[in-house]
Amino acid sequence: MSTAVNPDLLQERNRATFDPSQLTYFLYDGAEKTKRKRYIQNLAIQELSRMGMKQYATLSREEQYKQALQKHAYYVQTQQRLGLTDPHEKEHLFQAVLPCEASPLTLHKSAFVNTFAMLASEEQKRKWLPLMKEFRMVGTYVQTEMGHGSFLRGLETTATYDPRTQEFVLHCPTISSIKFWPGGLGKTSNSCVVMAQLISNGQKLGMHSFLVQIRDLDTHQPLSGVTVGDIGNKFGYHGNDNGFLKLDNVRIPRENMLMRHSQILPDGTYVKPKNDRLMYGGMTSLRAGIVGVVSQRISMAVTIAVRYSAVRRQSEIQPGGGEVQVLDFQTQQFRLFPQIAVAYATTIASRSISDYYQRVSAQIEKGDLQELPMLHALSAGLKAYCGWICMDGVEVCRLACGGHGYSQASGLPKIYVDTTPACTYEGENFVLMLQTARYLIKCCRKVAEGEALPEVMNFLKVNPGEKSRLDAQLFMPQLIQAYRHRAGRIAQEVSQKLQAAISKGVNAGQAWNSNSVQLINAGKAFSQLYLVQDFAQTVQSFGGKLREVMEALWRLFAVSGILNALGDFMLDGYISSQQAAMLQQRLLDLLSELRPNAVALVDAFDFPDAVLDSALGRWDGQVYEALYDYSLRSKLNEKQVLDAYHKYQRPFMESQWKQNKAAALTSRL
Ligand SMILES: CCCCCCCCCCCCCCCCCCCCCC(=O)SCCNC(=O)CCNC(=O)[C@H](O)C(C)(C)COP(=O)(O)OP(=O)(O)OC[C@H]1O[C@@H](n2cnc3c(N)ncnc32)[C@H](O)[C@@H]1OP(=O)(O)O
Ligand SMILES: Cc1cc2nc3c(=O)[nH]c(=O)nc-3n(C[C@H](O)[C@H](O)[C@H](O)COP(=O)(O)OP(=O)(O)OC[C@H]3O[C@@H](n4cnc5c(N)ncnc54)[C@H](O)[C@@H]3O)c2cc1C
Repeated sequence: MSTAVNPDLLQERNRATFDPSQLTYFLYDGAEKTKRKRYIQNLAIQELSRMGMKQYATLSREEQYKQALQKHAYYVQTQQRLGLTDPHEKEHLFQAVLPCEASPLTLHKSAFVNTFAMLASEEQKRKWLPLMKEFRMVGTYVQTEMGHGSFLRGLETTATYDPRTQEFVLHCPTISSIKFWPGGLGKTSNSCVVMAQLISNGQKLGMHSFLVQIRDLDTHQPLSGVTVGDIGNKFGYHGNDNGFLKLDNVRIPRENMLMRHSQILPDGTYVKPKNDRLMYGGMTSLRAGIVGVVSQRISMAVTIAVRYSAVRRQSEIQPGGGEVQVLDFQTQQFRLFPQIAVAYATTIASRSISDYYQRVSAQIEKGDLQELPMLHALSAGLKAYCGWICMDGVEVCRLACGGHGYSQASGLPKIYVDTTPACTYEGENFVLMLQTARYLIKCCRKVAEGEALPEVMNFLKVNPGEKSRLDAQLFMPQLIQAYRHRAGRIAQEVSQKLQAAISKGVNAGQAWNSNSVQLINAGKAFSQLYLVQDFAQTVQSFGGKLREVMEALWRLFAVSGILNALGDFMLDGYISSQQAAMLQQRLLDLLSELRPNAVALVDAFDFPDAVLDSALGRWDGQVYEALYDYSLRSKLNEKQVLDAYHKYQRPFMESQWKQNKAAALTSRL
């Protein structure tokens, strides 16, 4: 394959008006840390290549599972070998080892060990954490059942305390109570944190967590009373053995209930937690983490699509003027440039929700639960909103690559199937957005009662009849104010509708359901406002040319967000038709303004080729060579004439000839 860089890509890089390495340093916290990221990733890529790892897209499901295990073991061992302690460095390594490739061991640390550490007492941690950290116990987080995932109070698996033996009896009483979906559960885990309904002294005490061993630690055979296995093929996530688990009166010692927040004493007496929802802490941390996961996915997808669009030449703009780069079509820019903006906006939001999560966790550690509701509302809303826009964005990128986007060689199908479950797992997005809306409605009531709100919720103090002062300059404060006004108006309006229905005697549940479409809209508007504000704040920290480019990108994010939900902004006359028409024109201007920097903006993400794993998104732009090479490696090309030709195709062809001969004979008669 040629080693030269495609001349169109080269030219794109030369015409950029800013230095992309400055943006790279922002993303990876400086030049030194970027250097270190590159060192870690290149080392892993080279070593894995020497170990003979195969391209994910060419493997069967069983092979993907095996390779994922092999790679995950390499990931942990390399972490230890390099002495990595910085979570970002671990992430860089993970990205290079398992780029968008589900691993059966992912949940061991992120859900099993983390949830255990969050919910176990100090004594329990002393006993079990070392076993978990040295992978003697390999585990996952087992909550969802066949019949219930969203509505946790509906879980049917029971943990009944038996004071005579000081044990819990874990039992799945019905088919719908069989645990279903947990990652790594089917074949890999020997232990798990199980969520079950606690019963003691005949009293139902709600969902609690239990450490349950399911397989023998040496033979790996399931223990007595345990039926466990893989749930079968899925839309994607093939390298992960998402599993089922049926517990049939399995007994575990009393000390296996995770007792940090609530306890069962030996005689069966229940000690309540300070707040029931502390039990949900593991989910909150993953939701915050998922914002980072999906932002990475869209960043990868848009890197592939933009680079490919710079290399791909097809059709003319001027008749006879020669074929142009497809990136020069306004429609291509209209599809892709907002995705670059989404990539940066969600990356920035992922950092701030992660920081906020760390801050509130530290407060919770000290017993201060004041910010827990806000953390829940924000992490749920951002997980859902960023999940949606990143999933949609990845598909836009795939479609923008035409036919080749449909090939696994593009890397885009792999990214898509790895992004879309983020809208379902860790809380179905609509269900989570309704949780955010619940918090908004509570805050609206506080406004009505003249109570103080957290600073970030002050947008709920809406000024009815306010008109936007937006003009063609697209000043930051006016754009932000548009989002504040829209989020506040929608939340206040739906809050009033709820109040009105309730005062007419409609019960609260019915009133909620009848307004839930608008409640979702309120949650989305709030989450979008958060992204717009957060992105704006970051952009203001840049200087020089970089600031100019990032401000244009931010404006594109803000303007396309308004145009995509124009009804929301115009319904109460806040934005006029003239302003809407102005925004439509300014969006097109912004596309032209960003055009020279499109490739530099995606290059700044600094993804190595092996991470993108894409014939279309290669740094050197040699896409046709890579596509051809990929096709030559198709398993169907291993033999010139396949057995299936002799077995099915040829007999079928011959049967058709015979039929035609017979038909010709009868027509002659
Ligand atoms: C970066 C950060 C730090 C890093 C840390 C390190 C992490 C590493 C990160 C790395 C990333 C790697 C990613 C790998 C990929 C992932 C792989 C896939 C994993 C997939 C795993 C799964 O898929 S695992 C199953 C998830 N399954 C759900 O997600 C069920 C949804 N369903 C519910 O979650 C409840 O069912 C639902 C609806 C709330 C109602 O719950 P419910 O009925 O009890 O509650 P109600 O609605 O009645 O509400 C009653 C009051 O509870 C309040 N509240 C509710 N939740 C709360 C909460 N969490 N915190 C506080 N407060 C809460 C609420 O706000 C109300 O408050 P109030 O009364 O004051 O208004
Ligand atoms: C890839 C993958 C990995 C997973 N990993 C794990 C894991 O490791 N551990 C684990 O325990 N689970 C896991 N899950 C399960 C996952 O957490 C649940 O599937 C998820 O929480 C959604 O729940 P559900 O399947 O019950 O959806 P449902 O609630 O049945 O959703 C169906 C529809 O009903 C709607 N709906 C439900 N309730 C409401 C409501 N109150 N208001 C409005 N609409 C509603 C939803 O919006 C959705 O449109 C995983 C799932 C996937 C796909």
